[in-house]
Amino acid sequence: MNQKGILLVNLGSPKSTSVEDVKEYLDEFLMDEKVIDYRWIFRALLVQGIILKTRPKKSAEAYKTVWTDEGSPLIVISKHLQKRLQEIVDVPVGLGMRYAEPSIKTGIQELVDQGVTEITLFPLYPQYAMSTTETVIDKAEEVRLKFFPDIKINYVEPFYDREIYINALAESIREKLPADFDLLQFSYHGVPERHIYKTDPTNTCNMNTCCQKEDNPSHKFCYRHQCYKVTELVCKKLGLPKEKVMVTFQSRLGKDKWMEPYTDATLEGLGKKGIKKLAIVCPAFVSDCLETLEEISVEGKEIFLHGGGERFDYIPCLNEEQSWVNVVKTLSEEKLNDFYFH
Ligand SMILES: C=CC1=C(C)c2cc3[nH]c(cc4nc(cc5[nH]c(cc1n2)c(C)c5CCC(=O)O)C(CCC(=O)O)=C4C)c(C)c3C=C
Ligand SMILES: [Fe+2]
Ligand SMILES: [Fe+2]
Repeated sequence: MNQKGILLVNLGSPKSTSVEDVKEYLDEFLMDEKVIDYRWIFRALLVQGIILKTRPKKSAEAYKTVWTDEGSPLIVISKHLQKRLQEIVDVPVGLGMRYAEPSIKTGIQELVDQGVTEITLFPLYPQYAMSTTETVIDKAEEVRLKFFPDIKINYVEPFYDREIYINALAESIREKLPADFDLLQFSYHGVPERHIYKTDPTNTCNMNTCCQKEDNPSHKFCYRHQCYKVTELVCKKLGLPKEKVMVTFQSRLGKDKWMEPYTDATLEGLGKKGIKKLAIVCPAFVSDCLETLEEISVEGKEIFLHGGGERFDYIPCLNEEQSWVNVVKTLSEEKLNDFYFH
């Protein structure tokens, strides 16, 4: 008899806020060929020769400002989600991170130790990206082949346009959105434009209005489209007019051209354009983390207020809200049932 299980997978955080641990984490993360997609030698020159010389110290300082007694917010929240899901499903639920610990191997082992032979792996990213969804699947397949050749894994697909997810996100925003806001900014994690072209099997996305068009064959692999789609569906649900909404992209790294408009540059200029009361939400992340708690809630707020803004409301990620736990349950169970049809 096959025993099923669910493995939640998130990005991962350093073990601690020490510069050495942050360096080890950034090394694993940025040496991933689906994150910095240069030939090995150029990637190593850039990451190990340049980025790792200075960034670990700066990032360690940033991590210190968000770290909790229980550890990194991203890991703590993911563990809470695992626990909340375990309370409402009747198969074992494990947790793994793409980088650092608990690793995907640790997560699979945790399930195998409970007798699991068929795993539904849930990448905790609403939108598809080479640097997130794809690298999680690659890693899980590598680990499976090497250490667990007898188990089966299937994958929950990106869920950016699923009604249950949109409902949960829209409801969560509705509850926290102040009545008198001037603008609701949707800030998504950016990626280099090159990644979008590279993962478009149809070669039809030109990074212009095509991403916002209703139909384009590239949409299934277009991270940019999927970000705009989430925004469009949430705004429709909330009845928000276009003039009160804006999409931007945050957290860029290096000298490549990343998707625009940039969150920081936009925040700088909003005050002068008459936006005094800003609400901001980050739907590329399902768990609050360094990029939302520090880059947006602290740095982003400072930039906005310095540019003439007056009130800044950060709307938290779905984290461990019950509606979100229910979404994870529903999407996981669809895939668990899929095993019957193979
Ligand atoms: C939500 C989706 C994410 C995409 C897409 C993504 C792409 C991407 N990220 C980097 C570089 C860094 N990201 C860092 C942190 C970070 N990134 C995501 C998510 C996505 N990244 C999360 C959830 C986090 C937070 C992790 C945490 O511990 O809280 C960092 C590390 C922090 C820092 O030094 O700023 C880097 C570096 C690239 C290059 C990239 C696409 C190519
Ligand atoms: Fe596109
Ligand atoms: Fe990132």
